[in-house]
Amino acid sequence: MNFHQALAALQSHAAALEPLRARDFFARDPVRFREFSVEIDDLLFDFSKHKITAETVRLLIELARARNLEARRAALFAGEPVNNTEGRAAMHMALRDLSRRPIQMGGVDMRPEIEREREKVLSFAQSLRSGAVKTFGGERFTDVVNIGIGGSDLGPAMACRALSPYRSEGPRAHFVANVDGADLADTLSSLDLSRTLFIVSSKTFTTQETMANARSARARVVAALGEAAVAQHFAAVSTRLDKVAEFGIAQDRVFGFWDWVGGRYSLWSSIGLALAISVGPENFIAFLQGGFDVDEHFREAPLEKNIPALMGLLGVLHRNVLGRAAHAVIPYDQRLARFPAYLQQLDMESNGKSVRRDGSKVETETGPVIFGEPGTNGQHAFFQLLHQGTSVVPIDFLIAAEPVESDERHHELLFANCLAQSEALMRGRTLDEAKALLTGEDRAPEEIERLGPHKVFPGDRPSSTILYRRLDPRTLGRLVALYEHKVFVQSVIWDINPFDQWGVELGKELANRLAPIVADPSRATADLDASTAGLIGWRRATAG
Ligand SMILES: O=P(O)(O)OC[C@H]1O[C@H](O)[C@H](O)[C@@H](O)[C@@H]1O
Repeated sequence: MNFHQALAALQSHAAALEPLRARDFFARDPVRFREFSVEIDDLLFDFSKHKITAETVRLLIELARARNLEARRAALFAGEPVNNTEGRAAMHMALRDLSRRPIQMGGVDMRPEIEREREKVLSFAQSLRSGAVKTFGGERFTDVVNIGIGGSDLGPAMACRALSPYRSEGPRAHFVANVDGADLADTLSSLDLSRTLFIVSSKTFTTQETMANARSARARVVAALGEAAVAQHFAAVSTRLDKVAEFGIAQDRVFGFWDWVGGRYSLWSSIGLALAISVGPENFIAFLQGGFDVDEHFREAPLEKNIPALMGLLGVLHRNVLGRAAHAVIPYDQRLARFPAYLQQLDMESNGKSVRRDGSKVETETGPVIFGEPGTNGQHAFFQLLHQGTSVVPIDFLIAAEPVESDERHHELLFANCLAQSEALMRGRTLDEAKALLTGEDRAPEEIERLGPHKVFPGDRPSSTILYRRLDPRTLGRLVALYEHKVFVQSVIWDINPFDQWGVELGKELANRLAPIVADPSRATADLDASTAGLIGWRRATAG
């Protein structure tokens, strides 16, 4: 069966399911939860609340086979140049491969080099935590500020927050990303520069925002502590060691990685330095272990029991068969507050594409809009649309079975809320049920008629639940890797390259062209379009 036949088969299958109600599937099938859930150790993926049958899963797997998912997965893990537009492998998995197997890339075993660099990161992190690495004034560092953006910010920022209870004696980690000077200013306002280490994180070491923030931070350190303090108060993470040297950061404070690690996949590399400093080497290794566990699962589990494959394929069902343009990720876990933002880059920068790997136009819709906020907060904000809006938004709910620290029973309320939402979305409420409810409240007949339609919930709103024992380092590693592979699976179905990001280039080019015009009021704007010229003109007339 080719791709189009497989897609057509899914379409007619979905049309046949259309009139049925998800709630009836549960009523009819007492083992539905068991049939549509998969575990990896103490992590469970429940996808029973999608309106699917065993036949849906079978057809989705046929679609995956029509795109050679298994062979493409093997090529990914074999270090082949799957990033075909840049001629590179995408081997972030090598960074968390804690086996003893050689890691072949272009005929070379990369394991020794990877382990050497990791050792360097972890030993620096440990020395900073223990106080062996000292400030210019000979004291302990109390704070680290990671200066980076995109993949050089979101991963460590998300992870440091997620694992904050594991920080113990480590310095506090802060993150500055935006070129808006307010970001650096607000972050530094509460810090003592004489006790602060800056980590300049940039794969390319050319990113405008990061370089501007790094220069400003350097100037502040020089003003406060003198030029001689720079060596002690700066470290860098990059693949471009030549450019780091130009910036003047001491060699033993520079941590490298490789061009086969994409920015949004780089948390496992030296880019994780702020995380390693924050939670310590042992927890950092546990985080890698979680990612490695998922790699083994993704490589070995049959597709119908393979969590990232199922996550990806369910997304394809919603996007390509049922026309759903958005996807929400709602962690009922406050410490995962930055996880949706992290996933926005991972998913939308990877799969927000319109051409296939060979440059021809895509045949189907590609990546959905990803958004999310922690529950329960979201319930009191945008969940109205999820329950009763005209667009159906598939959702991933994430929740721990137990809190990290004892919390006077808050977690039970949190858990109940999470399950209540997915149940309400799936079950819905019919007009008859709404009217019966109003009757039970002793409402007048005309009020029952008037309010009834407002209290109807269509139901059949699909969600998956990822339930894990607790948000520890290994679990965080598993969560990140699950989504990485989910994104990969979808890219295979859509036949796009998820490892490049040409779509961010044009804006960068234009910003570089506009910057001197913005900075110099005497520069002509006549060559610009009328809107851009008008906005610059208005600023020139208005700004002080
Ligand atoms: O790490 P850097 O080279 O500074 O790049 C930071 C970020 O900027 C780019 O524009 C890319 O879109 C991102 O994928 C990348 O993570």
